[in-house]
Amino acid sequence: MQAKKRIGLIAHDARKRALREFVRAHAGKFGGHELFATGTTGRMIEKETGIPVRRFKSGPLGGDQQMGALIADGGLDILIFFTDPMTTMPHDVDVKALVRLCTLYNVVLACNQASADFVLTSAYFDGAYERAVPSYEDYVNRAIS
Ligand SMILES: O=C(CO)COP(=O)(O)O
Repeated sequence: MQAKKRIGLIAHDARKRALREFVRAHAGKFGGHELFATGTTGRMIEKETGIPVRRFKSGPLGGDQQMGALIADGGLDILIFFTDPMTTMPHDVDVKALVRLCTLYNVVLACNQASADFVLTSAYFDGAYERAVPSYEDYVNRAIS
């Protein structure tokens, strides 16, 4: 049985069309899960799928940090973040911080379409595999052992 997942969706402007097409192609798979997104991306996803999305502020206005706070609180399982590798962002530090928190909390992170395809067709997405969530002590103990 498929467990309900908490999924974050974000795309930089140059990658929004790619995310919209990805979500359109997999709309059936997102239903029944809990969706979170930064402001502009969230509006686009809701319009595309009709699935309700919990929307944070727009990325450059703090939305990436709000998504990061959700991760730090243990509230996200998967982040699909179509990043733009060709443009300098005013909120680059926020983007980096968000990716860092995904790494730290072992959140499944897909930054492009191929990875996102893998995630949606994975045993994890289907509920047959559980993601380990490391604690701070895990990192501290690893550092000193
Ligand atoms: O800038 C973003 C992520 O870094 C995305 O923000 P929007 O979804 O508001 O466009």
